[in-house]
Amino acid sequence: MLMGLLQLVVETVQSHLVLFQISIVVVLAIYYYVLVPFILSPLRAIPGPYFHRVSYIPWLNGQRNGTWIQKVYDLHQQYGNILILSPTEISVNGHCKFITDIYTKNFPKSKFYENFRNHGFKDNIFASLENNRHLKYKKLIMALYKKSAIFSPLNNTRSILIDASRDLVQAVFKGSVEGSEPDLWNARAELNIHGKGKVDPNWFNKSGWSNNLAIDVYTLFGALAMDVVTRFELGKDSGTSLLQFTQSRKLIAYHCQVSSMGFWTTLAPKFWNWVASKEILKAADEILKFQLNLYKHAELNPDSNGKNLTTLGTLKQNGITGEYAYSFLTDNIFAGHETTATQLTYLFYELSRPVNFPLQQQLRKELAETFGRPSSINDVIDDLETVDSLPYLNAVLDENSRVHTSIPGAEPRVVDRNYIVELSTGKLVEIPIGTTISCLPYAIHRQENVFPDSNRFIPERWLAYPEECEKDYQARIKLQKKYMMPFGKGIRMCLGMNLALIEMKLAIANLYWHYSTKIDPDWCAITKYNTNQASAEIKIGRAPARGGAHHDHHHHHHGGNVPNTDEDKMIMYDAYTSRPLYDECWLRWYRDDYSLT
Ligand code: HEM
Repeated sequence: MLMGLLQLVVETVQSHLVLFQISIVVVLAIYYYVLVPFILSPLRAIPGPYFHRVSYIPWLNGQRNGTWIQKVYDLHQQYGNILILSPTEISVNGHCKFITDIYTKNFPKSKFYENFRNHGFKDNIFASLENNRHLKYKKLIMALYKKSAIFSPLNNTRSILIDASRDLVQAVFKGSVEGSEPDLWNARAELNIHGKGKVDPNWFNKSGWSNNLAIDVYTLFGALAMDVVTRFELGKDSGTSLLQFTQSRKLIAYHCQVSSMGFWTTLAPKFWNWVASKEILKAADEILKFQLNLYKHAELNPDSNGKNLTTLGTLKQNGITGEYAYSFLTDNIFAGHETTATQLTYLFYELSRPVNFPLQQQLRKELAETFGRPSSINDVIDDLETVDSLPYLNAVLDENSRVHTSIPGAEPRVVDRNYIVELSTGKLVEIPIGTTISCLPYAIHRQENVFPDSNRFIPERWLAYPEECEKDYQARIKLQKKYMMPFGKGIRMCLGMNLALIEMKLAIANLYWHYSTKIDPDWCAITKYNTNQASAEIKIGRAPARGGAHHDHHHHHHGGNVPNTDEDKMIMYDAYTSRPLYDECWLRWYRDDYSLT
């Protein structure tokens, strides 16, 4: 009987094979494209576009082509605080309680971070996913990065920072003010496929100046950050001296090349080697050689950081040695130099825009009033405590980290406990364990009811308004800080924050104490505004399409339609870690204020 039935089924299927196959496809299609998204998925009530529910393609593609942050930001405006990104991922923004829930209460990191492992996929503090493993790592090294340790007169970090500031002032003097060592190598853009030198090899100093030449500050600040972080991690004499030896800044250009692979590194590592160009493979190889040389030198010349050990010393003392230690160091070098360079580049760029000259003057005034005038080019500001607490400098820094945050992209975590969100309709939805969830710093920093005119660079929003009483001011700042996550939030927040902050403040203080800055008119057309400052915002994304030119970030060719204003050039690249879209920013430096008129 049963056999008979089975036989009947087999015969029927055989005689209607095509029909049968079609039915299977239709049933599966109905299941995946109708039943799951509308009835079965626990995320079915989360607002968002249909395709996000049924496919990972919009999510992957948006990140690959550098449009995802803007897209997610726009979709939040349309759909509200809670948004579906992919069949297993949601994005939450619009209220600071999400930062508390996800980051302060420590949902574990998603697999995205696993690919930040180094040296044969060895784990490190940034890449570790599980909370308990991470905590173990953090306990080993966190004391080295505390503000009290960074500022301690018993450690070498102070002198590392002051030496680097001196080198920075000198590098600008020689490269720009005096013009004795022009930044020709960067001008040729040998290693920067997006650089102006690629299309126009003779662009540099077309106006024929002999002083106040342009310098690519993105590389300059990359060099500063590399010198500081390597000396901090390995010991004073085992770090780099890129600021002193301009030709060695090639290393920064190699890092930029590899950075352009961010999408493949984090989301599609299996394809990395296949996608990477010959140049990028060479860059990765050069970086690895550089790192191993650096670590070898440090191993042969063990050093302390004064009262504390170095990071390398501390790791070794705790049994994390060889490649296991190098994975931590490489991660910190990576985490610490590009982010810092991006912050400083945008800060100096913003203050160099004609529309912001008054802000630059205000900052220079604060510095002159606090420290007097430099007696010579060798004079440096070395009072860390005073620099740390300058009100206007801090306002500029905070505003820059809000608008031009180095990590504007989602910081994905995984729901590991009962978590309920409330939609704008009032409906409560339980998010299943295992769902990926994140805030988008780019959006949090643009919360319009907390930061009015949120796209604009307005340092004054961090100071008391003329009519504002102290109590209102304090309350407002407290709220604004709740909506800031330039260094992340919670226990996975940036380990190097205190180092990065004082390093940036010293660089800003010393440079604007000595110099004023302007955008180089040979590099781009400089946008000027009269009264309509509202249009002075810098976008995130890809280069604006001009006349049908092809502008995929990774492959675009600079044809006749090259974007040419400073605002085009300084678009923030839309990715987890941002940077200037063309990997360069050319500023001219002056020892007086006359340029700012
Ligand atoms: C302006 C400079 C910097 C910015 C804006 C920055 C930003 C960040 C952010 C946003 C995170 C959290 C990322 C996430 O959760 O997805 C982070 C984590 C981290 N950063 Fe930074 N960073 C900077 C400089 C540095 C420096 C100088 C170092 C090292 C010396 C460093 C080391 C780390 C490490 C180790 C983590 C992971 C911490 C953990 O998982 O416990 N960063 N940083």
